[in-house]
Amino acid sequence: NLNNKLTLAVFKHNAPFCCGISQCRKTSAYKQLSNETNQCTSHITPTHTLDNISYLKPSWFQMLLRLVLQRFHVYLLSLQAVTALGFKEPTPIQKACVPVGLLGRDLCACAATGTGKTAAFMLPVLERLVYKPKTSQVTRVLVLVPTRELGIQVHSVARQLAQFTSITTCLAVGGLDLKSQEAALRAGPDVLIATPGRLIDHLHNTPSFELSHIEILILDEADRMLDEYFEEQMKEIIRLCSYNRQTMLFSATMSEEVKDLAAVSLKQPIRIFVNSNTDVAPFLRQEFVRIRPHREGDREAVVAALLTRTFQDHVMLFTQTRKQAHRLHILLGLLGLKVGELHGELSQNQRLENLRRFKDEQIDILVATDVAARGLDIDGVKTVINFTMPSTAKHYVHRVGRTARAGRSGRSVSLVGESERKMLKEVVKSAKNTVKARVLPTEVILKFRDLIGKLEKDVGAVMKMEREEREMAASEAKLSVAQKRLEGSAPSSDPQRVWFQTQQERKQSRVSKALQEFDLALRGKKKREKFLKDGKKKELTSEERAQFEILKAQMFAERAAKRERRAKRARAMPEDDTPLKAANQKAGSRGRKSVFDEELTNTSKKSLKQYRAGPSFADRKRLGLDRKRPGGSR
Ligand SMILES: Nc1ncnc2c1ncn2[C@@H]1O[C@H](COP(=O)(O)OP(=O)(O)OP(=O)(O)O)[C@@H](O)[C@H]1O
Repeated sequence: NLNNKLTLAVFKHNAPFCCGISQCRKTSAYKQLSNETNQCTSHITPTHTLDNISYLKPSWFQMLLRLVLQRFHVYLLSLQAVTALGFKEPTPIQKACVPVGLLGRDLCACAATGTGKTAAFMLPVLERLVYKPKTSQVTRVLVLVPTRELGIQVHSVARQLAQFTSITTCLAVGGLDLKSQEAALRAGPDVLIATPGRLIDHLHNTPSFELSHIEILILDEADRMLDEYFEEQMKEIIRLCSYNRQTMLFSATMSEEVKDLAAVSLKQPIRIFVNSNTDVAPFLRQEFVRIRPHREGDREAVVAALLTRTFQDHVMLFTQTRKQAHRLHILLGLLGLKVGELHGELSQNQRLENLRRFKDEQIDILVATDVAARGLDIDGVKTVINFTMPSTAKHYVHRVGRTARAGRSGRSVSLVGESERKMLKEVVKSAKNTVKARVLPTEVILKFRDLIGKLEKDVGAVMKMEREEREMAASEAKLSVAQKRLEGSAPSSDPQRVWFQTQQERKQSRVSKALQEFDLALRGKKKREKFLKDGKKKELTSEERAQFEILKAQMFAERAAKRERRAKRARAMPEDDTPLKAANQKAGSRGRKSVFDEELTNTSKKSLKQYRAGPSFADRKRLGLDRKRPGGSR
């Protein structure tokens, strides 16, 4: 009963064998299909996309359809879900990744923000699970994500895509109830979506839960998952995963760590780079507002002006620190705007509630730290504002990627001071469209500066009230525990949870990282003393607050740069450039390779001759030696 459009979609999303249809020269697609081998594993490359299917003659089409329905009827389940989600055409990353994922190949994929990477890994995963039902109650797919909110979102997408199948999913992220997660994990869900910390907690504390049956491991936001923040935890997780797994890495930005991992631990991975590392979403309009020297204190006024006059709803405002996010939340609220906040200082319930209110359009502005910068797919975000430039170009790409998603347009406005011009230059350099400057009239900024000055007292009062409330809640909690103990109704104390590092090691690694960061950013004793003194001051000026934001970003950037400079690990195989890049490389640019690389990797006849025993032809000529080898026949 399928109409033509629908059947076409079956192939577009699901046919793993289409790679052989028009481009495979070794065996014709007809042979493959009639032999029912139907998977052209030896020829699949990123360029064999599902586009080919559009050019099929009707007879081919009919035959393929029959085969799909006979042997791959399960595909219809995904198709139903995809149709229910309103996806008409697969996005380029989905076209490229679905067939490769279906074949069980390792994958390293990079595509701009908001281009549908979640479905690109979920669709093949679900298909494979349905096609090969499990024999025992074990978890077979693990998706790792860096933030709790992203975990919840990926889990929801997975559930939607699996809605017509019997595949079970489970979410194990921090901040949510441990006990119910333990119960769900014991049931052996097919797909587990987790954040690293909570996953390790379960691995060590939930009896009978293990990763030895994991068939597919997916790292969403792979570069973040493999950066130093998660380094130890990822090592532990990968150690506990089954060796014979398929691994897929996805992100809008890739890093050396990802490339290292791809080179060393993936098995013949296919690299699919739909976009380059620093590409922003295609329909994003990028703007910046210049903050003049010694005018850093105007940032709040500029933001207030932008939000009250120009960008009034569906706005995400990013700050570097939780403190600044919270302050702006209070300030903008006092200015009469409908605003919410999202950062690590809040409880998980508060985080989720604020996110829900923003999604449901109950609030117009969400002030957030980088915890909301990656992966979050919030429908209809029109504008992203950066209070200060983020620490690295990658952070910028992810932050501005919260708008202009799924083919829609959007705008980003970044406030750029003197010390952030370098970052702006980087953004301009990699931008495909012009980055525009936005100018605000001075009188408007002055007006808002005055207004904020007048509100300063109220901001202080709100903060004081919050502090008191927190203290009261904490003492009430203590009191109630003590009371329960006295009555004998309180549980004696929860059994100690085990972690793969001791408490001491964990604390030490955190402290040493923080100190290193601090040292890097504050070279020089004087600067350090001033910083410490300022930090202790309760009342900072707006200028000092802005400087602190920038300093925080610089601390991170310097640390990232230091890591980049660190000697790289030996790789299992030389890392090629992407095929396209390699093909485009001009002969001249090869000269940039070090002599060492050149000698080791050049396998041309000429270069091999050079290393044969005896002097080269050129040397022989120079030394006036006979061309014939001694003992050679005349
Ligand atoms: N084939 C499709 N057709 C239409 N919309 C799609 C399609 N695939 C995904 N989408 C929609 O595009 C949006 C972005 O998808 P998704 O969150 O997977 O992007 P992403 O590439 O993972 O982004 P990020 O890099 O920010 O994590 C979602 O709202 C999703 O529903």
